[in-house]
Formats: sequence, structure tokens, C-alpha cells
Amino acid sequence: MSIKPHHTPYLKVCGMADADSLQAVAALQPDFLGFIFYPQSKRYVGGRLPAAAVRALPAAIRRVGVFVDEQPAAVLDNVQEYGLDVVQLHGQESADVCLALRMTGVAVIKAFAVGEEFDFTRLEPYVGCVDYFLFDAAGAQPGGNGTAFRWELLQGYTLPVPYFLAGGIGPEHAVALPGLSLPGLFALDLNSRFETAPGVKDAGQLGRFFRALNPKNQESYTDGL
Ligand SMILES: O=C(O)c1ccccc1NCC(=O)[C@H](O)[C@H](O)COP(=O)(O)O
Repeated sequence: MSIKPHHTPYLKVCGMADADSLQAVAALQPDFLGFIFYPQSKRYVGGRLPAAAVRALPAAIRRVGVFVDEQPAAVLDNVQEYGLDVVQLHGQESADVCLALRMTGVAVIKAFAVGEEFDFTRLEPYVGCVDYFLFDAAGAQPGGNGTAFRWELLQGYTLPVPYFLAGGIGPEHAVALPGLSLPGLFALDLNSRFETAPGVKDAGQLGRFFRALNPKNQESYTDGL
């Protein structure tokens, strides 16, 4: 019998669009760093972050490109140019598009916007076509809205696809997150709640948050809230 070791969720910091902040956040060794390839986003990497700075990241940090209803050929061009390990599809991409991209060897995250309720049967066609789901709060923008959905909706999750929990996760959640037990939870996604400006992350605040996810450090963290 094998016993799977319990681990705290992996950490993804998304929406990196500033070279200095990229270096500071990379030094914290997150598991994933996300880059937005959606021109309408305030965190769009185009013209802000050289591809070479992304390619130069340590291999232990997985580079995630976030796309919204982009042509697969354009997604793959950016995979090459930026050395992306993972593509996060944050629009209405079909299961077929996800599978076609995955077959090229890049890992695929399919994002879904969660409102007051969520119909989990929508996910079924994607099983086997993606590596991960990402559940984000529905809002005015496709992502980066800074609001949370009701995480309890995930308590009955039964699909064999691990997921990223996203949407409005902020410094105050470090207290509740270590005790959060959601089936299938793989990683936490942090973005606008840790910014000093769009695309510029507060590495000090992120570092305190990372440390606080270790329950042993909780008491000193709440002193600082
Ligand atoms: O962050 C954006 O500007 C963005 C724009 C368009 C599509 C996706 C986008 N972000 C993707 C993410 O994975 C975010 O981290 C996620 O939406 C959560 O963001 P936040 O609510 O700010 O924590």
C-alpha cells in the first residue's frame, strides 16, 4: 500500500509584467509564475517584459502563459519565444483545442469562471484533454478581478483532474488556507491582491504569505495583519 504524502498546495503567482518585480518574486521560489498574453489586460506582458527575462527563470519555476481565446498557432509561437512550460486557457476554449495544444507537449490548464453556482458537468468533456483546471471568480474581466467565489462549491469535487484555486486570494487568507481541505486542490493562484500596481507584485507581502502557509508560523503572521 502506498500512502500519498500530504502537502500544502503549490503556489502560483500570476500576472508578472515587471522585470524588477519578476526577479524579487522568483527569489521566493514559487512553483509557478504566470504571464498574461491577453492584450486587453492591465498585466499584458507585451512591451513590458522581455522574453529573455522569462526564459532565464530557474527551471524549477514553471512558466505559465495565460491566453484568452487566442489562436492555437499564436499560443505556440509564444510557448517557443518565452519558453513556456504550461498554457492557461482563460476563455471559452473547447476541449478539442486544449487537447491539440497538450499533444504538442505543453501542459494545459483550463480556467473556468465560477459564479454563485457552478455546473460541474461542464468539466466532463475536458477530462483527459487538460492537466489541470483553474477555478476563478466570475467578474467583469476574464481574470484578475480580485474577488473570491464561494470555495465551498468545491467541497463535492470528484473529478480526477487537480485544480488551481484562484480569485481574490489575499494576505488575510493565509489564516484560513492551511486548514482548508478541498478535494482535488493542487495549487493556489495569487495575483492582484498582492500588487503595488498592475503587473508589479509586492515581494515582501508575498514572502510573508508563503511563510505563513506553514501552520507553525501562523501566530506571528496574524500579529502583522
Ligand atoms: O490577471 C489578469 O489580468 C488576467 C486577465 C485575463 C485573463 C486572465 C487573467 N489572470 C489570470 C489568473 O490566473 C489570475 O491570477 C486569476 O484570475 C486571479 O486573479 P485575482 O482575482 O486578481 O487574484
